[in-house]
Amino acid sequence: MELPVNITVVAVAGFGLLALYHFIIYPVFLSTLAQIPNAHPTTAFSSLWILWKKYKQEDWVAVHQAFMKHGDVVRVGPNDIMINCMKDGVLTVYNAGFDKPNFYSALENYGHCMVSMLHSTPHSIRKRMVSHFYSKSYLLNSPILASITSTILHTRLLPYLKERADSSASFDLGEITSAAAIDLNTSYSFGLASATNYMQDSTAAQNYISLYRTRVLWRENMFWKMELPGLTSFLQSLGLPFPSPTYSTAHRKLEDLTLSFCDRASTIYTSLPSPKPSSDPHDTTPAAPLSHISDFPTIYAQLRSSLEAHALEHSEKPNADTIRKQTASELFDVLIAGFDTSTLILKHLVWHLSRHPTLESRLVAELRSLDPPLRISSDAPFPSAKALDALPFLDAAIHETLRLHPPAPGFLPRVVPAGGARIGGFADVPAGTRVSAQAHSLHRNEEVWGADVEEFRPERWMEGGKEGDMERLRWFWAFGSGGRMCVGRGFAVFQIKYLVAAMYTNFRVRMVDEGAVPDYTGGVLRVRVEGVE
Ligand code: HEM
Repeated sequence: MELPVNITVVAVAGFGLLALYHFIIYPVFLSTLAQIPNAHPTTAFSSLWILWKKYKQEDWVAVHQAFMKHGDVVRVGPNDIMINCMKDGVLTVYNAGFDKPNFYSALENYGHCMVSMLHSTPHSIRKRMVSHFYSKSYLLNSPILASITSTILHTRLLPYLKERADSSASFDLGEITSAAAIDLNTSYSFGLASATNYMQDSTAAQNYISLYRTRVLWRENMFWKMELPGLTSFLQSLGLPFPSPTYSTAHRKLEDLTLSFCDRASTIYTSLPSPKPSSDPHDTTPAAPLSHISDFPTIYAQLRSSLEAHALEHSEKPNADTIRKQTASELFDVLIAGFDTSTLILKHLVWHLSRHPTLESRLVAELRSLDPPLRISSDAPFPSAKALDALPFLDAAIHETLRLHPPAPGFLPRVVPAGGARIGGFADVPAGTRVSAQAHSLHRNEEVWGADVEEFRPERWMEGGKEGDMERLRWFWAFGSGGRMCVGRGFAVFQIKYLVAAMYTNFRVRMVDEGAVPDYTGGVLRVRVEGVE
């Protein structure tokens, strides 16, 4: 009769010892990761420290402090390391194309989109479908995008700013620049006639902003889905409304909205004769029945035709519903990815310029020297994207803002592939380890950026000749690097340059509250504009 008790005791003790070995002894003493310094005394056996920092969105600052204390590689969890070096670091992990972890599955919508694809092969097939149309050379030469930009600036943004200047009324800079950015983004994707007009339709804009903010809420939604997907699925399988049901509703409404833009673009696309326009960036002829080239849905058309061709190449008859959803899936992500990011940069740039009048004057002088300058009158000739892009101080000021305030400052995790890897001087980092760099720290390396890394000093981007340029661009990580680098980076910079040129060529921009600081969560930043001759 004693025997079963003894067996139970032995079994419990056995499991206890196994758990002790698995959760403490192995990760703390035996794993090859044990040689890597711990960011916090608990990180060798627990992820609670980093999860808490992430939950509070303080992770990039905490990890940066750990780099300062322990060097370029730190362990932030039993199976999680962070790196802050190029050789054996960013170049190995990102440029060699390590796959993404489950973390990114939280960004799926109707299905997989580029950003949520974990493996590199399907990802690169999808990315090749659109990357040419977001390349800098294409954007700078596209008559379609030039026409869209000129229309949105001359008929929406500049009249709005003029009205505010005339009435001396203040406004939220983030709200206006977000509306302008989303109008530009959707017009390039779906064509001007099928896109948003959030600059002039504030009800629709508010609706989108509120859906977007609900969807991206970090502590309520995204933290759980990205960092604890297993727990989240388990709680959902128990029927618990977790994360909050408002997330699912907002997400579904955003999906419906994207599909409605796609369907509008589809009407135009299908009515066009073949071959469709837009592949030649110099062709300004609107194809019948387009009344204007700006109505051509560049990204939609490219995605749809590539997805159809891809299905045919694989001897499948393209399924209309699948193609519709796959196209919408990418465009959903493009909308989300490009929404807050450009606005955040514009808000920080305006804030820095308000604190540095000499830099502001230098920027204004440069913008006015543009031939022709971006004047408020729609009769005035519109400056070319090439000419605007060539302005050195504008470019430097935007890059300096992206350096100091990268919209994605923290983790962009990848997974060490089978066979392990050598990372940051540590050999045999085991397969399956999560590894990540962070822009916040790469942008604060004093050997690259100088001792004044925390200063807003655009001039640093104009120093050191070609060699300086190359070194800075290697360490500049606001858009990530390698095959998964931001596909919209050229578009984002294009957009920001035109918005800054429109504002600062024609107006003096002033903060209403000099003490206000832009934040990362869409907080209000009120400004006033005064017209200048
Ligand atoms: C200042 C503005 C922007 C910043 C700082 C930014 C930053 C980033 C970063 C860091 C990534 C890489 C994510 C990773 O490796 O995990 C990324 C990916 C991406 N971004 Fe951006 N982004 C910006 C604007 C845009 C815009 C305007 C668009 C669309 C037009 C866009 C579309 C995308 C897409 C589709 C991806 C996924 C690319 C892939 O998986 O290959 N982004 N972005």
